[in-house]
Amino acid sequence: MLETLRNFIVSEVGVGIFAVDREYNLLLWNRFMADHSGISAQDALGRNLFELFPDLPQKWLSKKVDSVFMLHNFAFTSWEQRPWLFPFRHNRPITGGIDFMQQNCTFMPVREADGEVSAVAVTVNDVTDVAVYQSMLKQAMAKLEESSSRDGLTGVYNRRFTEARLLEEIGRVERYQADTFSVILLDLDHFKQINDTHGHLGGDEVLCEVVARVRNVLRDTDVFGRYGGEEFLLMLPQTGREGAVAAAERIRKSIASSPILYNEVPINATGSLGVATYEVGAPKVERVKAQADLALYASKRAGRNRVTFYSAQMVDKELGAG
Ligand SMILES: Nc1nc2c(ncn2[C@@H]2O[C@H](COP(=O)(O)OP(=O)(O)OP(=O)(O)O)[C@@H](O)[C@H]2O)c(=O)[nH]1
Repeated sequence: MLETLRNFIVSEVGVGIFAVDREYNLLLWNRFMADHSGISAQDALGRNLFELFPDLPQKWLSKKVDSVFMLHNFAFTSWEQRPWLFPFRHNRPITGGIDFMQQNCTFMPVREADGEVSAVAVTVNDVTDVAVYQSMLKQAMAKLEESSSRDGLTGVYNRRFTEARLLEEIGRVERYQADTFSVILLDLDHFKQINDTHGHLGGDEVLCEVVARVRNVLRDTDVFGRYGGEEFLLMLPQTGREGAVAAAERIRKSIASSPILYNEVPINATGSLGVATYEVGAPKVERVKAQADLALYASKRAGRNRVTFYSAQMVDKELGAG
């Protein structure tokens, strides 16, 4: 009765179970293993495991099994270290790129009455669901992280992320004492008037279209963030004065190039820009942003829709005027 019960459990349990002797000849091969491998117990028993499955990772597997024979201890393997031992197909419809059944394995010493280990029994647990959920969770976390660094309306980076990138770049330049970078501040002109004339939704449409146009003229490595309502900050790595002014001119022109249509009504938008280049060893980290701010202010005062590069004289002039 006990023997029947034992055979029944080994056969019906939803887990793979097999056992090998010291020569890796199969002593046990349950129905789960037969169903998933396509090799019946009749064909498997007595055969050498590595001859039957030449693709098994022999070196790795024999190290595990040998240690169980030698130390009389249990051993475990997790799908996170090695996704599977046997390349069994699984039957889940959605797995996000997981092709084979993910497996956790337990290696158990089979002891004789005299305490000697005569065989090693291995269970193969299907943990594909766990692996699928974990991969879905990872993807969701990555998305969440990405969205928390983006501005909801325009999709460019938000202020927090832009500032963090700015500090990171300052750290990089200071560490290597090498190349520099530039900052462009862009502020749309008379935006209040655009809102007043075309409504808040019209203003939003202008912001989104401006972002699309600016994106078109940027390099992939440039960081583009929304700094405030209608103010944007661009950080251009490895770019000195000349390159940054040229980029700012391209941005200015792309905004003013043609009216933006909102409900088929043309809206003329322009932007003022201030540019500053970071100097290695600048006493204060926020200085480059403050310099770009002064240059932007100069652009506004000079009539808007223009680009100004920071100069030291501005400190007295613009602050005095403000
Ligand atoms: N539609 C829209 N308007 C916004 C948003 N954020 C800020 N604003 C508006 O932008 C306007 C900015 O106005 P001001 O700071 O006076 O500047 P301005 O009218 O652009 O004038 P200048 O900068 O001097 O050319 C305000 O009316 C804000 O309400 C937004 O997300 N959507």
